[in-house]
Amino acid sequence: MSCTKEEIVKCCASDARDAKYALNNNDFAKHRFPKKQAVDVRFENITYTTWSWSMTRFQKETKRILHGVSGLFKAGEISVIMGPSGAGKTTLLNILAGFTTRGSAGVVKLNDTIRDKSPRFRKLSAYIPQDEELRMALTVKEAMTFAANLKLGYSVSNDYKKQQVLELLEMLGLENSHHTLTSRLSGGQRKRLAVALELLSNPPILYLDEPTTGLDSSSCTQCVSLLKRLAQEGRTIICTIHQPSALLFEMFDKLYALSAGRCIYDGNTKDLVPHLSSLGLQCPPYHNPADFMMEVAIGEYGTDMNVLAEAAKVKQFDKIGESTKEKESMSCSLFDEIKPEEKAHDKSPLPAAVVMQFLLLYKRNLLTTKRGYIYFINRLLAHVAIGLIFGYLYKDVGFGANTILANYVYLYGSLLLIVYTGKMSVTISFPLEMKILTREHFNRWYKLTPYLLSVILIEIPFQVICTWTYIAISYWLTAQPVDFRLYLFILFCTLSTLCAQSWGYFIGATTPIKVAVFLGPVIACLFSVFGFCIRFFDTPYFFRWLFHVSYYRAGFQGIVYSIYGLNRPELYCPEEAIYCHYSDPTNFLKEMDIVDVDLVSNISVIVVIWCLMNAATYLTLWIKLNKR
Ligand SMILES: Nc1ncnc2c1ncn2[C@@H]1O[C@H](COP(=O)(O)OP(=O)(O)OP(=O)(O)O)[C@@H](O)[C@H]1O
Repeated sequence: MSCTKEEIVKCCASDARDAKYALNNNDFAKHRFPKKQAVDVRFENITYTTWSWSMTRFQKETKRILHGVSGLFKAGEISVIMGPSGAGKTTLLNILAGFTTRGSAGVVKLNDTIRDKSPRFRKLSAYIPQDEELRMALTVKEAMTFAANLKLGYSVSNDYKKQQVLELLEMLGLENSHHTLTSRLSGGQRKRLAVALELLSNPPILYLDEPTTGLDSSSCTQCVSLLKRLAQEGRTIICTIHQPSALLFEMFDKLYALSAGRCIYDGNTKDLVPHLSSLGLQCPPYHNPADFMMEVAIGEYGTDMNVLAEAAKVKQFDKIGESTKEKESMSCSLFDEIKPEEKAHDKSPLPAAVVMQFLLLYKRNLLTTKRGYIYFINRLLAHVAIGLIFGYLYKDVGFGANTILANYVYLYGSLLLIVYTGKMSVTISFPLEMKILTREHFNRWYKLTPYLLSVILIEIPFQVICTWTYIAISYWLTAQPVDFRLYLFILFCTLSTLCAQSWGYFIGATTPIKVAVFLGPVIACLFSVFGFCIRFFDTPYFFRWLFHVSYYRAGFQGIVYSIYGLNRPELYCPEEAIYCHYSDPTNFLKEMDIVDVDLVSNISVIVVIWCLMNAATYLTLWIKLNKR
């Protein structure tokens, strides 16, 4: 389905300014996506119920949000879901998009094929949430290029992808913003970029939640003009809008109005006023029909919503006859009977392979980290500063028998520091990323495994550099032995900080940000107690299991044993000291109950916990992304 430039301008530009925009933006007419099948979205008897636990009544309470709504959104049209705040617009859109599944019932059909959870249906649509989050540290062109490589993969040439990116940016009026950071784009430009990113895979259906919210009237008109043009190419565009201006309202083909979870109008926008008039609701002259509908929906005219809902049902019922006739002549069902000529055109590019997804995501993270290098420098400087402070506080305590307790505290403090920094530097990364991850994953940019690997692996070198910098400064200042013990010290510190990182990811993935930032330190503190100045047999029975699962204990005992065990020769006892009880460091290790430490099993404990925590993080994210 295509239209001439004049038709587009006539359809889209309702005032001179938009006509100019549309005319100037003649690249739209130039740009042609590979033809995709037209997909109608039909939904029947959709309900949505939420439940919560009432603490006062001490029972489960359910709340019905959508009361069995039905309708049809056709390909080639731009349809809008409207209604007062809380009417259920976003809920309905989310259910249609497949974004919400839990709590909903009813049937959604795409060209009469019942949609299930199969990925083949996900390919057919893209969902753009209201507060679409973008990667702020990337420029517009970088964001588009990464998305193109992820979504179009390597089954198409780089030239084709480059051309798609350039043409889309031109089409969406972002041709002058190629090198602008996303964080510096205006609200309208961000919305257009969000649409451009999803258009790369050329989905036949676009769901947009309040695409005009937060935009000025000019940007609103541009945004809806764009959507209208996309619809005219044969796509199904479904969006929710709060309260459009009369100008904007005219641009929509179809209105689906909701009030308190029930449909009160389903039809062409131009038929709204006559329909309401037939029910005795006269829209005042020069009044915006959209405003009038909203006033009716919130009960300003005292109308019984049951009457409106019944009238809407009758209207829908009348249309069933028409649509049945249409259905008979309709092109085909979704997957089985695609016309051969459409099939020939429908060479949908395959997304990047999992390994390529990982490499692309890693590269993207690297670029983002490079742009935020100040954060890394601060982190490094903090380790340098604390290394110097600890180093001077515990200067030269490493080789004396009379300073062994001070050194013990230095070793404890050092491990605590790198466990904290390892954990806290990543604890909030998932809470901050969750919205963007959800959108990109839902729109099939990539799989969870390459994403998680790219996040974990990007952080490891940074934390390792910080840890080693701290060790280089403080180990030298505190005069620890410089032999194989140094390597063991580095090994245990590095493994412990990475294990703490995996805990940080897990806490961030499972708990809200406010909880995560205090739970992280609390858990680190709790585990650090086991093994430090407390012996296993002095611990109450019911806490003893914590000794076994504490990676901190495994790391700390590993460090202390590496420094003072493994046949360390007698420690230096200064002349002024009358007696040095710990000249033989084994005495100290016995008192601390750090004897017969099996370093390999300690390393194994840390590595196993690292693996388990990363697996738990994966599982948590998987549940969050797939069980909505
Ligand atoms: N998971 C949930 N738990 C409890 N209530 C919910 C849940 N999801 C939605 N609701 C409730 O359902 C109603 C409809 O929400 P929805 O977000 O769909 O409204 P809306 O029409 O999009 O409103 P707005 O225009 O203000 O965004 C609201 O009262 C909301 O509080």
